[in-house]
Amino acid sequence: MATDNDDGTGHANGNGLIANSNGHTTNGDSRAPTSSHTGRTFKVDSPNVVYTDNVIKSKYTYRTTSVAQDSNGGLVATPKETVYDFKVQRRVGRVGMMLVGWGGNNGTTVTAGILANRRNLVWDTREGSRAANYYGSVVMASTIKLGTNSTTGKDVNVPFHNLLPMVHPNDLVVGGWDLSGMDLAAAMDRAAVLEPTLKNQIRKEMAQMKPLPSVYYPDFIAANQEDRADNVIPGSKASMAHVEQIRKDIRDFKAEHSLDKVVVQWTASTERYASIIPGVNDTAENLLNSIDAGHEEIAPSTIFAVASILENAPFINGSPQNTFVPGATELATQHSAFIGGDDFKSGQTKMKSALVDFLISAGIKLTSIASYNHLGNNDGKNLSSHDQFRSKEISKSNVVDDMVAANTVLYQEGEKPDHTVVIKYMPAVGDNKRALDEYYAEIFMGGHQTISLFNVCEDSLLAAPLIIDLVIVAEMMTRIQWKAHSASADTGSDGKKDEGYRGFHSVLSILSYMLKAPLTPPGTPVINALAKQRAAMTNIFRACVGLEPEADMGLEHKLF
Ligand SMILES: NC(=O)c1ccc[n+]([C@@H]2O[C@H](COP(=O)([O-])OP(=O)(O)OC[C@H]3O[C@@H](n4cnc5c(N)ncnc54)[C@H](O)[C@@H]3O)[C@@H](O)[C@H]2O)c1
Ligand SMILES: O=P([O-])([O-])O[C@@H]1[C@@H](O)[C@H](O)[C@@H](O)[C@H](O)[C@@H]1O
Repeated sequence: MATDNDDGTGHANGNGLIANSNGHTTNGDSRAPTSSHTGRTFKVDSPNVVYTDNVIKSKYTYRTTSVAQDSNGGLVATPKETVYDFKVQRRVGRVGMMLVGWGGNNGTTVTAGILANRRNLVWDTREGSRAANYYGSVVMASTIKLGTNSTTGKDVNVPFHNLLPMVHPNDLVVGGWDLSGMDLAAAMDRAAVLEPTLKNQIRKEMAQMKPLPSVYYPDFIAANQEDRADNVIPGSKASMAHVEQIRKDIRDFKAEHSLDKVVVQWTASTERYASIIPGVNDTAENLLNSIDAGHEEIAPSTIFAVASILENAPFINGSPQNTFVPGATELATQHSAFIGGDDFKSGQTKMKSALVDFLISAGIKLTSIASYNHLGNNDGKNLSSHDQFRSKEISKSNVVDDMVAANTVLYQEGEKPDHTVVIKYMPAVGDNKRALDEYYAEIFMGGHQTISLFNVCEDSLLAAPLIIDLVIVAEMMTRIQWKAHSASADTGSDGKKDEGYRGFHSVLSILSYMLKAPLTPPGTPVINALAKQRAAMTNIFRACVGLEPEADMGLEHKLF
């Protein structure tokens, strides 16, 4: 059990837990949340929204346009309305975040960042003092337009985090696994991401965090990672033992700290793609049988996904490999468990998904994208191996497909810009990735436009806030249910015995904004345009409190 340090702050116990400032593990119904939510909050005044102590219930009319072809080949657009009932459980509870790859650059950085924010730390740097923040987190550091001021007509914006009752990252209990048994203070030093003046303030807590042993199948990551693997679960691959061990780890973590739920994220090394083989990993049953048989094409990340699904812990894949083989997706659906992925969208690709959207929707014909980057961290070292690079090349290359396909004026069927992705490992630059991009486009009357970008960023300081956003949104989704509106719907009840509500589809495509290669329910479209991804996330949350999507029409400023 976590106990107070001599400096009066909480610290991690042997399982790598972070205690809050009063020495207890994080908030729950028996203790007030340790973190206050910043900025303005709001309440919706509408006959379609009911707040009770336990739930927020809303009736929402979803308006779309159905398009069909008439007998002359013309298109006919018909407005459609579907009415839904949403129910949000207001109690956040005690939330754990378990990271696979916890001892890596991202894992140590996000853990240190949560500690520093919880203690409101300030530290000296060459450029002056710096204070803990959650910059780069769309949930914690961005706002949404709530509406317009009833008297001035000006936009009123509120923190994204206040849109619904979301967990505060300061209250997360963090733990996880790593092939490397190094404690998190030493691993933080190995990562070489954070300033010594910050590291020294959290070193004691970090030193008491030790990753749990993990699943190691050497064939799936670069051979150059072998020297890290000194913290491995024993036993052969041929059994469910590894799945059962990870399931036990999740249960133990949850029970030891009285958690209401745990979200598991893969921020471990990029794996090679697994072959999709009928009879092996194409169905849930075949996948479980193949794991039991120790089939060589079962990846450690899929072992973690299966274990999380069976423990009903949302599992998010922050790396590009195809963890979610069809059998894993089917298993998640069978168990109504949440999964999401793939590959954190931290810098070069995030920029690309915004820039490509801007260029193509501006009618500029992008004809070539060259994306190069080099970096010197362990991720770069692992990616210097071809099979692991190939996984990353795929996730970084598909990000433009939906935007190109949507513009049939510029592009013929199947026509795409040239697109190349290059990643090189240059140890000297460490985590400070250098990304060089060139966008080449055709413009009016045979002209050309060339956009060159040089983007230096610290990879892990961009990825860590995404890990936080993913856990906050995934946890939020465990407390949102929906059903088709029925006139007899009892919107006044306290939400304890409502019939007919169910969760969103197991594949959380709402997470797309944070991910390069968004996983979507089988057969549904993949949206990569960054603005659309953000709008989908914010507007779904708005609907949960009965608010219309933000249309930016501004008619109140045009029609008067
Ligand atoms: N900006 C970013 O940093 C960024 C962006 C997108 C995706 N990613 C992906 O996130 C992952 C982590 O990035 P990083 O910079 O922290 O890399 P890292 O190499 O520093 O950390 C990965 C950690 O995973 C551990 N590991 C490897 N296989 C494991 C297993 N089977 N079980 C448990 N631990 C295992 C390693 O020991 C290492 O400590 C990589 O796959 C990377 O491609 C990172
Ligand atoms: O998110 P992003 O900046 O496009 O992509 C990044 C790559 O450019 C980088 O080489 C890799 O190490 C990171 O894991 C990340 O995937």
